[in-house]
Amino acid sequence: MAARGDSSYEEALAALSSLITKRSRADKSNKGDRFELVFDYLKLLDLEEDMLKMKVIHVAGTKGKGSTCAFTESILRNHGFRTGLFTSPHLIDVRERFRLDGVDISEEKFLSYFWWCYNRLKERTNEEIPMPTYFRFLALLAFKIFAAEEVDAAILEVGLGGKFDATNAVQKPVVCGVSSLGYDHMEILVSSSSLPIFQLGVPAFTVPQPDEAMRVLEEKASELDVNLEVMQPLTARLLSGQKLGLDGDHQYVNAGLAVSLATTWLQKFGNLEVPSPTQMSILPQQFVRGLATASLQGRAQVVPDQFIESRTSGDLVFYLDGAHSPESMEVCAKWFSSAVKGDNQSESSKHLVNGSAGSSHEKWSGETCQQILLFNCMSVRDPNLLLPHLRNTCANHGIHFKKALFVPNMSVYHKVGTAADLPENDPHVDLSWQFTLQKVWESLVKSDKGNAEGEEYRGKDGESSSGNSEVFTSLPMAIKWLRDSVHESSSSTRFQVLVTGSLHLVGDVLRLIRK
Ligand SMILES: Nc1ncnc2c1ncn2[C@@H]1O[C@H](COP(=O)(O)OP(=O)(O)OP(=O)(O)O)[C@@H](O)[C@H]1O
Ligand SMILES: [Mg+2]
Ligand SMILES: [Mg+2]
Repeated sequence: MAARGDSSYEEALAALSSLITKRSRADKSNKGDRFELVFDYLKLLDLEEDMLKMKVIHVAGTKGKGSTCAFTESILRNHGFRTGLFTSPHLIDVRERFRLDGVDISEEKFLSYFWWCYNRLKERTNEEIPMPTYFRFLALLAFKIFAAEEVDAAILEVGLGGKFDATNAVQKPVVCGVSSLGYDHMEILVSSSSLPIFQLGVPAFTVPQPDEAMRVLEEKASELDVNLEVMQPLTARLLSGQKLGLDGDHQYVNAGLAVSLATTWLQKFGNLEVPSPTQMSILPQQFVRGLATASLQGRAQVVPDQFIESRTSGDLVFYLDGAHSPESMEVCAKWFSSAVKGDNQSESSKHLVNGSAGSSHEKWSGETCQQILLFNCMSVRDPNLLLPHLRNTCANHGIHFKKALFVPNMSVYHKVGTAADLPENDPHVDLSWQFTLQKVWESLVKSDKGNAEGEEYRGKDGESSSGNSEVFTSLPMAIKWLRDSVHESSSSTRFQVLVTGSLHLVGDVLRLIRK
């Protein structure tokens, strides 16, 4: 490998960030956007041969790509194979996107591969072949890392999607997966950006899809002679009682897809007999272990505030999920509802002196737990879809938010930060979007009040609308408000905060609440 630049991690991130701003300039001439350039870059990086040898599992879709990849990686690793995993986006540190044997790449390795690629491209690019865009650079870096580290299997999540996604530089993956197709941020079902790039003769698996989506998939598959199979969600029985490493009912869908992807890979390269998933009554032990230990930050993650000074830990608990589409809002709401109920039940049993779980549970879940929503989403999303989905699904499961907090995101899209960076606080921040979100929320509260038979909201009529929601100028202010509220509340109140709407928001919250 080339000599390592004597640069700090921050310098590498600054160089990486420069590719983000480059992108908009390149867009104007459109030169930097041609897909064929990816092959030029591979040549410049001497990666052509390595790419042909790489044993890739390629995963596209609208929802559940990252989770499917994480399960697949974990299964193969638990069979003793060396793995490389490339996912997006990252929450806190860009190194999360590159895992080797299940662990984020070390800073040292990251730096050495980063500068190797970056400097080489800087030297060899020109007017005709400009520096790659940010997303392409990350994919190229993943190829370099996985080739140099000689992983047995490379599991790649499609990033931007569509034909022009840099991961399509892999021309002959071993197998291709299509996770749930849903509405993208333009609220289009089956947008070209979530479709997989089927490759001639490469087997593909998908999950049960809405009719329209399945029709498009089957059409695409038959055009390319691709054998497309639909995998049913895993069942608890197949897992022989173990829980999946990622929480939420929808993960059984992703795990089912992961089992078929891993099986196909293992049947080809594993030198072992692996039965087809449909023939198994219980999954082999390595599969179960892989599925039970898979992890991915910011998806159905529960983190108690680690900075709060309080009587008992667990007075302020964050439930984080980066859902940002209508369907994922719904699965997120279901997960949150059952997670808080489960947590309150197990907490209440801890507080029991002599049995009688029923009455104690009532006390905890009814009076002393408050659910609060902490929300932001990008302005391309439609809050009139997201917020009602979230609120109604929770309400149907008996969870009613006491208050909703709306905040701007802190991390900025044009700068790649580190865990050590606290995102910037902009005093001139424009909050008009957050007020729009608040208005949507308030109108939901109002229409509920109109419909409610009284019981639920009786006695609150005098409250000003701001009692149900609040806009904060920054995330730290919102977190401070939550901590203060815990201190001011009666000693047995637990605050359970659902953080959702944006993975960036989830990442920002994690930076502020974890030591
Ligand atoms: N099968 C599914 N069906 C519906 N929603 C899902 C499914 N799997 C995951 N989700 C939701 O989508 C969120 C993101 O999950 P994941 O990271 O696995 O998907 P992704 O396709 O990689 O998303 P992104 O577009 O953010 O890269 C989860 O937090 C969850 O709320
Ligand atoms: Mg997406
Ligand atoms: Mg993802």
